[in-house]
Amino acid sequence: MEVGFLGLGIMGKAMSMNLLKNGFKVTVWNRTLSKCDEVVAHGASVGETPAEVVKKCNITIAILSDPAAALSVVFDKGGVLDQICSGKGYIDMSTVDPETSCKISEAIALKGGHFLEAPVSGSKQPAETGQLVILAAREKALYEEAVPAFDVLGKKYFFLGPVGNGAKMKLVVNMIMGSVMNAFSEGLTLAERSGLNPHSLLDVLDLGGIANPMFKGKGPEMLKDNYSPAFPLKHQQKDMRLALALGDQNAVSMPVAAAANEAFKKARSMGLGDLDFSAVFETVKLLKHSS
Ligand SMILES: NC(=O)C1=CN([C@@H]2O[C@H](COP(=O)(O)OP(=O)(O)OC[C@H]3O[C@@H](n4cnc5c(N)ncnc54)[C@H](OP(=O)(O)O)[C@@H]3O)[C@@H](O)[C@H]2O)C=CC1
Ligand SMILES: O=CCCC(=O)O
Repeated sequence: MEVGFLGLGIMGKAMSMNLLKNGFKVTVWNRTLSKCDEVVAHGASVGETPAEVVKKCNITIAILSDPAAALSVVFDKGGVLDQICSGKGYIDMSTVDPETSCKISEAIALKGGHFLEAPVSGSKQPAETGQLVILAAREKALYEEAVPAFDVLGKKYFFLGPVGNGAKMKLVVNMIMGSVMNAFSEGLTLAERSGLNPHSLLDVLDLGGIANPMFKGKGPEMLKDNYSPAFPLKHQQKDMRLALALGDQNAVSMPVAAAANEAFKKARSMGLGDLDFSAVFETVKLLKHSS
């Protein structure tokens, strides 16, 4: 099976490498061309524009930073819309708001093409090992056609119905994750400042009802001030912002998420946006130093 792949950031590079390793023919495009080098060394071809990739492949997958990037790759000159047509499918796995997904879906339908939104849960390592959770919505036929690729990329995939439902599910999940990361950062700081060993806190948490892979994986690294990016903080803040907008639209009061969003904004203002989202821990530690 031949697939196109647009966007070779942390996720896109890992996912396209995984497809190559599993026998797929892959044609890639990335705004910054040099980021294609490693996947090309593993057998990928390169398209000069998103349109060129779509022209060559019946299914094209994209995973791009945010709504502006997702729209630009579809609507700009040389974009997906220039070549999408009947018989061709476009699968956007970026985390965006439902409105962005709807705009892309409508434009592709007007050209006779097929669209699936399919954001993913799971980060760099699950992307490398094909353990993502895929949250798809819109066209069931394209979802079924994409199953061989989803089998490689994910450990589980869901079809959630009408366009927008994939984006909504992803934003709800990441809103919870961002809020939990802030509570975790406060807990680690409180443990340390009140005279406990924060490593002991990690051991205790891991044995109880709120044990989870995020505490287990990120906790020891946070205690070493290691924020090597798996999920960049700027993207987590984007997801909090988009989830809060979804809350506005549905009149859902979310004071915990709003406070978490402020902490991620603060972290961005401290220049931490390109680090892992666990670097929000630094905003709590900053308060410690200023007291
Ligand atoms: N990292 C993670 O753990 C996860 C991320 N996600 C989501 O997946 C998406 C990608 O994340 P990730 O790979 O981490 O992000 P990165 O920041 O590593 O990569 C972003 C990608 O988007 C491209 N891009 C940015 N702006 C534009 C633009 N205007 N036009 C064209 N391309 C553009 C970048 O190109 P260039 O190289 O030229 O900058 C790059 O390929 C985001 O929506 C994120 O929220 C979802 C699950 C997990
Ligand atoms: O959107 C990013 C999700 C990161 C994760 O699930 O660990």
